[in-house]
Amino acid sequence: MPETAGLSRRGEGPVRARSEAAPLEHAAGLAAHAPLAALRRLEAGPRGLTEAEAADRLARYGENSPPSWRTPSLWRRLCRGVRDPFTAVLLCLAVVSTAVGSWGTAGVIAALVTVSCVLRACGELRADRSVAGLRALLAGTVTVVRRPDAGAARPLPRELPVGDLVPGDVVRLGPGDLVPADVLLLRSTGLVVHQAPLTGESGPLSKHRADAAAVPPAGDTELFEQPHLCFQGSSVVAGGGTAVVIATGAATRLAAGHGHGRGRVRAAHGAFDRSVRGVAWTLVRFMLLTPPLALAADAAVSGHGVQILPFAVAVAVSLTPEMLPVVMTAVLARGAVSLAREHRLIVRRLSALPDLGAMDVLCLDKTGTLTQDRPVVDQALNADCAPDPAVLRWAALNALWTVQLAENPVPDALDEAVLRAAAHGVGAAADGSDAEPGVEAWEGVTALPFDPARRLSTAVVREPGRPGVHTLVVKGAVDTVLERCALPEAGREALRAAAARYASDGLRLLAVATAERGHRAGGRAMGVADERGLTFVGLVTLRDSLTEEAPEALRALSGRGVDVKILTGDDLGTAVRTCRELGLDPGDDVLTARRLDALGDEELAREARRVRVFARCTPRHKARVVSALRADGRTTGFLGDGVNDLAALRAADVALCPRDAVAPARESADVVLGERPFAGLGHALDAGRRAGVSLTAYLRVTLSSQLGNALAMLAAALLFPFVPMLPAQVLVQNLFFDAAQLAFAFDRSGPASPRRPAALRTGQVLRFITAFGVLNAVADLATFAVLALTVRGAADASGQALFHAGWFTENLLTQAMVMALLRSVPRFRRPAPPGPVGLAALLLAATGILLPLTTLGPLLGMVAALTPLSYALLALVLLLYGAALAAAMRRCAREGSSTGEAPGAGAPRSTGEAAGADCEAAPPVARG
Ligand SMILES: Nc1ncnc2c1ncn2[C@@H]1O[C@H](COP(=O)(O)OP(=O)(O)OP(=O)(O)O)[C@@H](O)[C@H]1O
Repeated sequence: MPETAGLSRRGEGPVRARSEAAPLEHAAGLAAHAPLAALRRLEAGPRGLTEAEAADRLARYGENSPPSWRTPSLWRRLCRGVRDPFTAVLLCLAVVSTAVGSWGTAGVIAALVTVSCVLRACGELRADRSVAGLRALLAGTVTVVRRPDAGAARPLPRELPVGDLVPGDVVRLGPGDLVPADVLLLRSTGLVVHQAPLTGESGPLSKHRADAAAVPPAGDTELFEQPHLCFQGSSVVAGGGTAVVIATGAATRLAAGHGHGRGRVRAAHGAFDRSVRGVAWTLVRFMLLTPPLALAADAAVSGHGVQILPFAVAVAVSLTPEMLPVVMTAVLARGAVSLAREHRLIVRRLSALPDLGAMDVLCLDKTGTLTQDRPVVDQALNADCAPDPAVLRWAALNALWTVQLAENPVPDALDEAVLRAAAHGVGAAADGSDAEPGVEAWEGVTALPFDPARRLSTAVVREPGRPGVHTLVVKGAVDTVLERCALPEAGREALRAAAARYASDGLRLLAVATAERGHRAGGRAMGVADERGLTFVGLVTLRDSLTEEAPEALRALSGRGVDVKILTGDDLGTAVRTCRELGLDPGDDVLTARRLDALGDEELAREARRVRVFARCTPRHKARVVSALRADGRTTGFLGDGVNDLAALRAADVALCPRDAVAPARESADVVLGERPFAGLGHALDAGRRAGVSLTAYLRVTLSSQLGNALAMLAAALLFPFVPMLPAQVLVQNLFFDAAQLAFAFDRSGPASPRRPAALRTGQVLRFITAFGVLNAVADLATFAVLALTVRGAADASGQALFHAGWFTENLLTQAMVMALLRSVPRFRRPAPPGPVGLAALLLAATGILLPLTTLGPLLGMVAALTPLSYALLALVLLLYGAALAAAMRRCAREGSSTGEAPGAGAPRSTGEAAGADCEAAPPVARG
């Protein structure tokens, strides 16, 4: 295990952590300390470590790699496989078999479990390896303050790979940063963080330094609530801070297993995972009930006694889709590997692929996703809408000081555009970090940095020669700024209307307002409460071009059954205009934050179905819309790149972001698209749909066939004076069927990418497998009838051996037929090429016919000496079953095409919404 870096006990300096749990005590201990005391205990200082000290600590404590970068060992993966519900049930059945002395059954079960766990772990390992190379592209950096040597007077802030951080390092945090380690704040300005990956809570939290010793926290919850501590995995939503690192690598709270957020919860509960689990648990219940029910029914009807138990256990085992995790992992890993190799896309959660395939609505944020986020100032207009350079100067004054007073001074795109325009004239494109000289002469006092939840930023400045007067310069979204201005209602309305006109031209808007305040008694800093009674100064309008590929890509998405919605913090008019420029109909209604707030969850779900554009959204509103769509039964994706998208990314079924998104967005995403996100999106959608259809086909084939067999065997056990198959025969034929199922994992011929979303829904799958399972059971019972005629009810050993051989053959033949036919349901009118599944079905059929004829037959208690008439009758049963199967599938395909659903795949979940996997016949998706 790598050494872990934790905090020292009192006066000892940093020490090696002895275990992963130890750092908790240390971090918790430090929570009680004010910054200086904490720095002393860390043998660090506010000016940072020297490079030599840092190198020494890196050697002692190891790399600060976040847990999401570490790949679990093969051993850990194997153990994880055992936690699968089917594996657990199999192990229970192995225990029962051992208890009744059925060693063969127990041995076969143990072999099945081992093979399944090993194959699954290998599949995961393969997918991880292919993504590992790309992970370096996502590796973030952090701003660290270090000194070249102890004598250096000035510390040098510099960018460092996150992995090189050590305890005692002083780091600077700014908006859009991922907190790189567990840190204690030394200073902060308007710092707001998102701790969802640790606590699961989606609300932002305000953090600031502790001025005095804090109360020691009693437990984890209190630790996370400490205002002066930030934890690895959290993200900075607004403001900034300077902090000292108190724990790195495996010593952080995240690594210690306290992440309850998205990574874990979503990994287990993606839409596809949920459906598979739903099916799995229904089967598990059925399997667990099989042995006791068989015993009870047998006692009531036939009276075989306890010797029926090994048979019942074998039937329960045969019901288990042991290879489900293996096939799932292999299919998903193959999709992820090809996306990584061919398109350099990173699938961070494997089961997100079928979720992507099922996605029927994609929400996108506007800025940076649909537009380039390279705004250029168009005009600066005063309250009379006349051009006025003074407006731009005030805006630049705000931008300059909110950036300069930030702990990590990085301007956002709008601030950059304003500063550039002020320095070089409106609309100029040259690099202009220097604002106009008049602006520079003002002195910054304090600043409230931009916060997407408040949608404004404030700088408090002092004019040269007026030391007693503080001027608040507020800049932000038009409605938010106007609400804070002292204006008659009519004046406010007139300004809103003027702003709406500019916005409807597709311009982005910043409103600017000011207020003069006297010097505060006691030096109390100005805050949010002072942003009232402002004087409106004017508007700055900006242009931002569309991303080149966006219109074409969105058209393609619509054509492929994905409804597109735009969720933006920007103004209503700007959003509608952008929507039109993208070639999408914005509809006749736009929901704004104000209207969203007035709607209850159910009303919002209804409105979200109808409306395409959602404007003036804060991060919370975006997340609410995504949740409402999900609650309405839609499989919802969200593509966003900024800190204002984090909550929505977490709320979505599938979270997508471009590679240049802020680090927390990349950390929250299930799929990280390439530099050209829209090109990547098409490929990811293809891969997702293919994976969804392959897995649905696999489930259909396996489960219906196994259920049918189990029902028939149980019925026959009750009807006949002898068991229809010996336990060993049941297990051997199950082994062959499982081996044949593995072909689905290698089925590269796979389906062509369906033209409609392909969702898997528990109810649909269960109905499908029940219907086809019963059909299969009827065919099996017909086989029994033929075989009973053949042996003429002879219950002697030779008659039974004949019966067993006949049924063994027939059973594998019907299973092979199911494999070949049911696999191609989605492309029913265009039969799929045979591929590995067709080949496996052929081999299975050949095994069924030949095995009883070989020496293995008698060894397993079978004698293949059926009369030609019996063979002819069995062939007839088989033919009739094939015809019935084909007719049932034809009917399914017809129903699928009339409802837009593929057999066994998802039904549309809301009126007019198609969500089927049938690529031929689904109707178009209703547009909002
Ligand atoms: N640095 C800033 N200072 C002041 N106001 C800003 C700043 N950045 C954005 N705004 C204002 O706040 C509004 C909301 O910004 P936010 O960043 O939440 O969304 P957005 O970038 O406009 O759109 P999207 O949600 O599509 O990314 C903007 O339309 C703008 O008016």
